[in-house]
Amino acid sequence: MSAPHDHVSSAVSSSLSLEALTQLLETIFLRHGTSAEVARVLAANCAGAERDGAHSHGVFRMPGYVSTLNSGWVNGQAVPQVEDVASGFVRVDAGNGFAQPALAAARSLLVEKARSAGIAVLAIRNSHHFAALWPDVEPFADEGLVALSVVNSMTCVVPHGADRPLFGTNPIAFAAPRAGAAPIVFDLATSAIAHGDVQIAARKGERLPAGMGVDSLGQPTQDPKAILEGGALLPFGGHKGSALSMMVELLAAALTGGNFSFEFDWANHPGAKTPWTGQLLIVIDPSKAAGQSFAERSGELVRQMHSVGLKRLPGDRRHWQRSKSLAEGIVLDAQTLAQLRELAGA
Ligand SMILES: NC(=O)C1=CN([C@@H]2O[C@H](COP(=O)(O)OP(=O)(O)OC[C@H]3O[C@@H](n4cnc5c(N)ncnc54)[C@H](OP(=O)(O)O)[C@@H]3O)[C@@H](O)[C@H]2O)C=CC1
Ligand SMILES: O=C(O)C1=NCCCC1
Repeated sequence: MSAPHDHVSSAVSSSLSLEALTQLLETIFLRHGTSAEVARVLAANCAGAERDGAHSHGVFRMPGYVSTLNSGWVNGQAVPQVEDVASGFVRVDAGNGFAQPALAAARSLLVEKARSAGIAVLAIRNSHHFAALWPDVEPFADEGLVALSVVNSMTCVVPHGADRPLFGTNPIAFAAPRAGAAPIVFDLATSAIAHGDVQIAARKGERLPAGMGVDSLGQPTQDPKAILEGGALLPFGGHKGSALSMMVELLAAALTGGNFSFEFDWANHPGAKTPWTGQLLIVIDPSKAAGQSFAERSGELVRQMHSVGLKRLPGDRRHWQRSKSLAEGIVLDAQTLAQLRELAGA
């Protein structure tokens, strides 16, 4: 396979190297008022999502980042305040900035605490998370640590048994090291479908599978526009997903000092799209556990899963797409690339 390259491969799509896409996104963030550090962290995050085929949280989100920054809703220049509060607890006030720079600022202290105490918690508040969650946990597993993260979002999910939306789409991401292979990583919204995927389906004029959401009258619908315009999403798995979503609200908001999904109001900031909430990370050093190496044990679990017929592990699709993107470049359609260049002022 040839090396990544930047060229227009056809009239309708272009192929960019990861570096070129990251640079383009960084230019956009800087042009719309973020600090250099915020631009660096968010561009790497968003380009990484696109590289891995996580389209609902890749470059699709750039117009939303820009309109949010332009609305004054979020502080693109925020400097996170890291507080060392206990042997296993770090708090960060993100200062109404994005959550990823807050995590980056606290990361080394969090790892140091997890390695000395065996477990450490990072509680980020006053923050905006507009991205996929796996980039926040996967790097810990690359370093041999187990990581779990939750973040709440904006009200658009009806709790199981209720009549109206209250919860966010509230994702949970988990990463664990595995001997001789990529870490085990999953990242899932606790709603039946991510809000971003509903927006993408609406844009493409596609119907959704049954059971994802309701219209403004609370009736089941497969029309994404009916969900977006006055309707709502449902939790995945009925009462079980609903309970997990409730847990995310408690851990990401009540435990961090952040807003619940229903507690903020961006109505006075036209163009604002990002939820102003909280995020919790739990990092565990598995070398402190008893018995055989954790990474060997996780490898054994996956071997056994394959032995009973499993073909696809969570993360396999992302890794397949990552390899392809790194070898062949990240493919963007002409309209998307033109839009990004316009946002960059290029
Ligand atoms: N910032 C925020 O507030 C929010 C962000 N999000 C983000 O939206 C993204 C999409 O979420 P969601 O739509 O729930 O994700 P998906 O349902 O697409 O995937 C969830 C997980 O299941 C895995 N998976 C999917 N299909 C299979 C399969 N057939 N067999 C085995 N594993 C499978 C995926 O792995 P793989 O990736 O390899 O396909 C992934 O780890 C997430 O990154 C999430 O963090 C969602 C809500 C709010
Ligand atoms: O796709 C989603 O659901 C969300 N993504 C970013 C933040 C708001 C919810």
